[in-house]
Amino acid sequence: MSESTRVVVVGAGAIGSFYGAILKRAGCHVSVVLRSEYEAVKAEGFQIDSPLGDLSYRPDGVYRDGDTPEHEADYVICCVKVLPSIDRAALIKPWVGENTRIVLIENGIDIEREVADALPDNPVISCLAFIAVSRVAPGKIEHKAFGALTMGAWPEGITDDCRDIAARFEAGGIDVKLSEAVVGERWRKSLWNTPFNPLSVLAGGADTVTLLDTPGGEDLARAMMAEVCAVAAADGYPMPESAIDKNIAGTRKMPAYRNSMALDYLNGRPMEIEAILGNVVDIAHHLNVEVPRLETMRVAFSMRDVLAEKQA
Ligand SMILES: NC(=O)C1=CN([C@@H]2O[C@H](COP(=O)(O)OP(=O)(O)OC[C@H]3O[C@@H](n4cnc5c(N)ncnc54)[C@H](OP(=O)(O)O)[C@@H]3O)[C@@H](O)[C@H]2O)C=CC1
Ligand SMILES: CC(C)(CO)C(=O)C(=O)O
Repeated sequence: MSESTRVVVVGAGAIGSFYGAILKRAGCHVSVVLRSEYEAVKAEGFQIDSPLGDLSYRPDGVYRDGDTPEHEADYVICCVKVLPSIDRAALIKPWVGENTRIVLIENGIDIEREVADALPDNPVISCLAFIAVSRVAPGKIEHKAFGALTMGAWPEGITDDCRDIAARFEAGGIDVKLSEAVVGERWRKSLWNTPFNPLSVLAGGADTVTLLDTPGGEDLARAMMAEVCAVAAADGYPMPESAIDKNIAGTRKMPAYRNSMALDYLNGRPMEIEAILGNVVDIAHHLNVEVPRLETMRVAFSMRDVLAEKQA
C-alpha cells in the first residue's frame, strides 16, 4: 500500500474532518476544501477531541471552493450535506482527475446518481457513517461515539478500489464493512434516519429519549419505519420485520441523542429533508407504495420552506 495516497476531502465539516484525520493517521496525504471555516483551519488546523485519542491535525493542503488543484487526487471524498442548494457534482468536479475515485460519505437515499451521471468515468464508492460527531467551533470537532463505515461500489459490488480505501480507513483505526449491495445498506440506515431525523426537527430539536418516551412517539416511529420497509421492499431491498424491533431496542439503549438533522435545525443550518425523507417519498410514489405518514411529514416541511421564502 502506497504511503503517499492523495486524498481531497470536499466539505470538511464534522464528518469530513474526522474521516480526514483517520486517513491522515493511516499515512495518506490529506487536503481539505472548505467554505466558512477556511481561515480558521488554514491558521490552526483541526482540533478533534475523540475517544480514539487526540486526532488533531494540520491538513497537507487547505483550499477554498474555486481554488485550482496542484495534483490529481487518488480519492475525492465528498462530505458536504446533501441539499438541493448544493450542486455536489459541480463542487467536486475540479478536484476529480482521470484516475480519481469518488467517495461519498453522506446520508440519504439515491444520492449517488447525480454525481455518477455528471462524472461517468470515475468510480463512485458509496459510504454510510455510523458515528456521532459534530462541529463545536470553527475547526473544532467533538467526536462523541462510534465511527464505523459501511461501503460498497455504486450501484453494486465490491471493487479493488473499495478494498483499497477500506484498508486505509482500517489502518487509521476505523471498522469497515464492505457490502456487495450498498443501496440495500442505505435502506437499512434510512430505516432509522427517515423517521427519526425529521421527527426530531418537528419536535423542536428533540433527542431520541424524548421522541420514544412521548406517549404515541414510539408507535409513530414504528409506523414510519414500516412505511420505509415497504418502499425498500418494493425497490428490491426487503428487510426482515425484526429490523424495526432491533432499531427501536438499539435506540432505547443509547443515551439521549440528537441526530445531525436536529443539530442542523437547532443551529439554523439547512436540513437534508429531501435526501433523507423526500427521496423516499418520491420512490414510494414511483413504485405505488402508500406512505401517508412520510408524505405528511414531507408536505409539512415543504410548508416551512414556502413560509421561509415568503418571509425572505
Ligand atoms: N455528523 C454526524 O454525526 C453524521 C453525519 N452524517 C452525514 O454526513 C454528511 C456530512 O455531515 P456533517 O459533516 O455533519 O455536516 P457539516 O455541516 O458539519 O459539514 C459539511 C461541510 O461542508 C461544507 N461545505 C458546504 N458547501 C461547501 C462549498 N461550496 N465548498 C466547500 N465546503 C462546503 C460546510 O461548510 P460551511 O461551514 O461553510 O457550511 C461544512 O464544513 C451529511 O450527509 C450527514 O447527514 C452521517 C452520519 C452521522
Ligand atoms: C445514525 C445517525 C444518528 C448517526 O450515525 C445519523 O446518521 C445522523 O446523525 O444523522
